[in-house]
Amino acid sequence: MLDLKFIRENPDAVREAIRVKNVALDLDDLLQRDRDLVALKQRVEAMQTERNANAKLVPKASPEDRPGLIQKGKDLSEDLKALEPQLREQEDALKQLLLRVPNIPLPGVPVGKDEDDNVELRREGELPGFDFTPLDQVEILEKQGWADFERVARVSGSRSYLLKGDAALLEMAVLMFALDFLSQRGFTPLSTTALVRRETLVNSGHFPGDEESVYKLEGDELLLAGTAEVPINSLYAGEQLSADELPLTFAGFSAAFRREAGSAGRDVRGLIRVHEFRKVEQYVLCRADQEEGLKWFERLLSNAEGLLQALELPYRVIQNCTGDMGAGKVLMYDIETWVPSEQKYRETHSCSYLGDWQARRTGLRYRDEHGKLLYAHTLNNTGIASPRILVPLLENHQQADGTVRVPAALRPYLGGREVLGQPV
Ligand SMILES: Nc1ncnc2c1ncn2[C@@H]1O[C@H](COS(=O)(=O)NC(=O)[C@@H](N)CO)[C@@H](O)[C@H]1O
Repeated sequence: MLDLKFIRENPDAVREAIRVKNVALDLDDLLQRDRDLVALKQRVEAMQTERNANAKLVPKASPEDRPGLIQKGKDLSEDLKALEPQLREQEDALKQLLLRVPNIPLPGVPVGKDEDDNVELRREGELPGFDFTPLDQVEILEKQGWADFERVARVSGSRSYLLKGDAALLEMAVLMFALDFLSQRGFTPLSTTALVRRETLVNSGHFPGDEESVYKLEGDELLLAGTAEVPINSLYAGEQLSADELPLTFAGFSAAFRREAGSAGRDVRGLIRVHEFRKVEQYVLCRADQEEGLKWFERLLSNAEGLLQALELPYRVIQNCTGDMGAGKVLMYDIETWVPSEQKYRETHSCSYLGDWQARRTGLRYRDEHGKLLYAHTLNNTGIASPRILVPLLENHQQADGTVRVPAALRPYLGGREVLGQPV
């Protein structure tokens, strides 16, 4: 959400953001509703002033003037009361539109329509060469008896997964490693919810707009968040923090649920795109200072790169174009990790800087050193999302005998073992 004053004073910048982010929003309609609401508020204030001035005359009025003044006061109060529903309706309508106004991308963000217009920034890590025919993620899992897609589909439907034996331990190991890695870098580990109230999804910016991606629980006021970013972002909603409490940095573990409504036919096999998964999320709430925000953006990115390097996985960093960065971001990079069976890099991390756009809609404010109340800046990035990360992990580290080599960083989480599985 942008400051209404900013929108009024910079309509062209906002119109350009709407255009390059392909947001369905009529800014002229929003500005007209704003003007109408200002006029209505001025009318209400004038009537209140008149009613208050009139009320002051009553006690001093002569007996013959008093009834007329009292009646006038009653008429004014009734007229004011009659305007209240219209005032509320116009305020709500404008608020709903303001929630849809996109953030302004930073200068230099590539303008584009969708992910095809994203820009590769750099590649890290050598692609694996195999002196045997490598298996894909599902083949590896089934060969080792590490999954049971058929049975879990009977229990939980499509896009579900069940890991068995060492693969189950591998998922817990990689998530625990991520929590350790980030808490060693000063991020407070959290184990948090996925069950959230609707307003937390408005606060984070997922609503309005992403409704079809989110599971709603029939008859309950709760929904299932697709990322721990949602509950974490609302933990301090409405509070006034002090500057010396910032930055808040969290590494939040949670289950994550996504309907994947728009993904029909994509990644239907295996672990890449499932309805329920687990993620360790990086989240930062810092001062309203772009230099500091950009520093945190780099930190969140390098944390994720550090995790991938420790897992000995080749990856590339891409910059999202305006059409693929979502409404709230000013800057966004994805990290895509190499998947040998697809001979492609696949997205495993998404790093975003949102300025004060998310904090404004969440009511995240802090008092700066001069006592001024400011909306904070927020950022987030994936730490590790499983089971998707297991796809590159299993495929890149598979061995000719069907076993999987354990990267040194994970061995402490797997009883020191260097290899998982049995030669087959
Ligand atoms: N349906 C899914 N199945 C498995 N993993 C998923 C799914 N959707 C997203 N992920 C994983 O979660 C990561 C983050 O998802 S994201 O929507 O891109 N970004 C966020 O959720 C941000 N909060 C940063 O984590 C993705 O990069 C991917 O690794």
